[in-house]
Amino acid sequence: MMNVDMHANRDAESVASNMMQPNMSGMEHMNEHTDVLVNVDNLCVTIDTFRGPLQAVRHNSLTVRAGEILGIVGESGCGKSVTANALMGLLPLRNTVVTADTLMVDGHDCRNYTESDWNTLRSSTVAMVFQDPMTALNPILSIGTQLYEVITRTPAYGESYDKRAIAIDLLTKMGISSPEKRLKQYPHELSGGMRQRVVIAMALAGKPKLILADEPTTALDVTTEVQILKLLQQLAKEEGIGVIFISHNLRVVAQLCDRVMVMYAGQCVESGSVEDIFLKPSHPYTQGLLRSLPQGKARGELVAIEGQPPDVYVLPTGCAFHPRCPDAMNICAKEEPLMSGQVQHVYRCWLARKEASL
Ligand SMILES: Nc1ncnc2c1ncn2[C@@H]1O[C@H](COP(=O)(O)OP(=O)(O)OP(=O)(O)O)[C@@H](O)[C@H]1O
Repeated sequence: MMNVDMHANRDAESVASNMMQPNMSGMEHMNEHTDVLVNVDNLCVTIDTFRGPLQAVRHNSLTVRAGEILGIVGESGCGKSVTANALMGLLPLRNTVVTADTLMVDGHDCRNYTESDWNTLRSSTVAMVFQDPMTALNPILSIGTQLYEVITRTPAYGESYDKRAIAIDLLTKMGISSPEKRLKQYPHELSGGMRQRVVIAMALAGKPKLILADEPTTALDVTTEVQILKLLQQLAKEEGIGVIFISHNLRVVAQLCDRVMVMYAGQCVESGSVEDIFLKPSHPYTQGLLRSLPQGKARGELVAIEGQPPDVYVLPTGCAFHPRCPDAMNICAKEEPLMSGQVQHVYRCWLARKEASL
């Protein structure tokens, strides 16, 4: 794992050597597994709330390939979870409208999917790991019973299989000691880190192609967090599983992810490889996020982004970030910018056009 020492792009050169290590390994495994698992274009999610319609996600596009870890970052309420949940069919259909020009998951066109279609897709393709492992585990069933349940309903194991051997193998793979003993234990008998490993083992028991990990290490101590992150990285690299990793923690994202999507007020404002985002951030919001991180050795001044994220019900005109943007120009308050940049590194900012015309 690398030591992340990041400030905005001005310090890019000095941190480059620290940043490159994991990203290069990521690129290697991306070449081995190049199947696109998720392909989403122009995703919009509107939630009908008591205050009226809320545009939780606005015109987002993303792809996730097999073996790739995509990080989604941004301040609280910017739409990270709603974006990911829309790809898994986890949003309540009764008060949510999801539209997209493309919504492909594992080769299936999921636009107009019913609850039952989503259930089928989730059970065969997708697994979820959330912040609190207790929400995924049944407190009154032993670990073994819960693992066997997933194994039994996974068709990929075929007709005859030894569910106990598979469960022990999964727990061992997750670095859980004495797996035979763990099978008989209940969730409350395990530590938080151990429970999260069991949740990941259960996720893997369903042989998923894609894992959605929403703040999976937030509740864990730093040492356990590092172990769980290594585990996720290993699963992506060795098993070719695609991972969508949602986090507030930019350091963790820098260490773990191959590509990063930065969200603000329901929109992707910048997306690129982890090197692009951390070494060459182009959107003033991404630059602000990086400047607000404590520096390692240099211990420079921390600069918080001024102001608060906007009220999602009353978004500012033009670029939603313009009231907080140190580089805002007249046009930023008037018109919403489109995405600019190279295919692999894009950002939504009027500065791009200004730079292009210089
Ligand atoms: N079921 C819901 N009903 C009403 N509003 C919702 C619902 N789910 C999400 N929202 C709203 O949609 C917006 C995006 O929420 P989302 O959970 O995706 O944010 P987030 O970036 O994941 O935040 P956090 O980092 O705090 O988890 C927020 O304004 C949130 O309040």
